[in-house]
Amino acid sequence: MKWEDSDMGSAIRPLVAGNWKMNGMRDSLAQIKHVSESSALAISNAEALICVPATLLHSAAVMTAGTPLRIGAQNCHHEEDGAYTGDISAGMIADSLGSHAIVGHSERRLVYRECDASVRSKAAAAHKASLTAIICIGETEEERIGDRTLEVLRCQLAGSVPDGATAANTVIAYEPIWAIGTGRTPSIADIAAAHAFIRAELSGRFNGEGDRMRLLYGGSVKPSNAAGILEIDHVNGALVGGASLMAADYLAICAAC
Ligand SMILES: O=C[C@H](O)COP(=O)(O)O
Repeated sequence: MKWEDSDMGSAIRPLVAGNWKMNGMRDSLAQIKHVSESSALAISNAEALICVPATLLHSAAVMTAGTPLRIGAQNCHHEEDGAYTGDISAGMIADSLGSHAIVGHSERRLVYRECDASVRSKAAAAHKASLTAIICIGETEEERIGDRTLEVLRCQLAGSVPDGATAANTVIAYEPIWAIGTGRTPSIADIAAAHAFIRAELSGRFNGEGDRMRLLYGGSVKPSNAAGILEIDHVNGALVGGASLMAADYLAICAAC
């Protein structure tokens, strides 16, 4: 089955979102071009997205216009404009032809002390600018060991997802923090339990929209484990860090959908 972009139907079209983090110079645009023109992408059932550094956003979006690859940003400010040195607004991302903005990534939560309220206002700003917000949640290793994973996820969902969230404008990415960049992943059963819990929370709050919201798994996804993760119930794609930096690996993960 091949999905059209607009087809959310009964099945949820998977999304493979690459997050380049603070990696990529102008010469990396050649890699974006290669991915966007790949026949592997053309026949994949996944919607493909790469969230590049802000410096590459417009060039990458122009270069990939009309291809199956979408280009997104990794953060946005909650205000539309103002005296916020170094920040970019959701409107600026849309103006640069970006389609998505990641908000609340654990690196922003931990390094820049972003709280749920801040993430929620960033997601609302993304929605206002007609972007899709990819809202990240996930527990630390300490919280997991303390059997607090579901409690943490419940709090982050309640605090970070704005009331205007719909299946079209919001994606939730579950990323256990201890699995990011470590090569370690939760068991299939643990991913399944977390995603089933997230789905139930979203369905309880947003009804049908929550039933259809995409839930991505993130944390050490690579070609060798992608197929097993992507077939878990309520896993509707992946948020991929390190492996998205290599075109062949990213395309292999898309092909696993
Ligand atoms: O945004 C992506 C995640 O932080 C996962 O990164 P990773 O695939 O390098 O573990």
